[in-house]
Amino acid sequence: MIKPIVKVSAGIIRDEFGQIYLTQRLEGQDFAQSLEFPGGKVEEGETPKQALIRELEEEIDIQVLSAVLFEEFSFEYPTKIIHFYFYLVEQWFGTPFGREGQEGEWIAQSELDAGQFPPANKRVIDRLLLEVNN
Ligand SMILES: Nc1nc2c([nH]c(=O)n2[C@@H]2O[C@H](COP(=O)(O)OP(=O)(O)OP(=O)(O)O)[C@@H](O)[C@H]2O)c(=O)[nH]1
Ligand SMILES: [Mg+2]
Repeated sequence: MIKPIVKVSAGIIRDEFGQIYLTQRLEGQDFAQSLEFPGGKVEEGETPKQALIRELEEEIDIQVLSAVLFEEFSFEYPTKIIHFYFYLVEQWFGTPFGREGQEGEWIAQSELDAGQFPPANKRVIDRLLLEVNN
């Protein structure tokens, strides 16, 4: 079987207290109820950064003012391969909230737990934990 390759951009939104804004995936989505970094699929004709800016506006109502690529990698799921672009976002305008009905919460970077996220996120969570525990 040839698996489709999907590009996904997501934001690690971190405030001045070292807390990160996470949302909970909705019922009906894959990995429902697990935590995620807000974001979504890169559309035709968009750059990954444009997709990030659009998704964060649509999903959590913020305007990204700066985004720095933190990790880019491919992860193979049973039915698809996702090529991820995770951006660190430390400057934005507005107050994030789950605009599509998702729960959202601020969590200290040191309290992140890879077990609460889809498996692809482990690499990013491990790096974020290493950053604060050293
Ligand atoms: N946003 C986001 N997606 C993730 C993360 N980790 C991870 O495996 N994914 C996967 O990336 C894929 C795309 O994300 P998505 O469902 O948010 O896409 P989207 O916002 O465009 O939604 P839509 O397809 O309902 O329009 C999903 O299969 C999701 O499970 C993450 O941290 N954030
Ligand atoms: Mg999404």
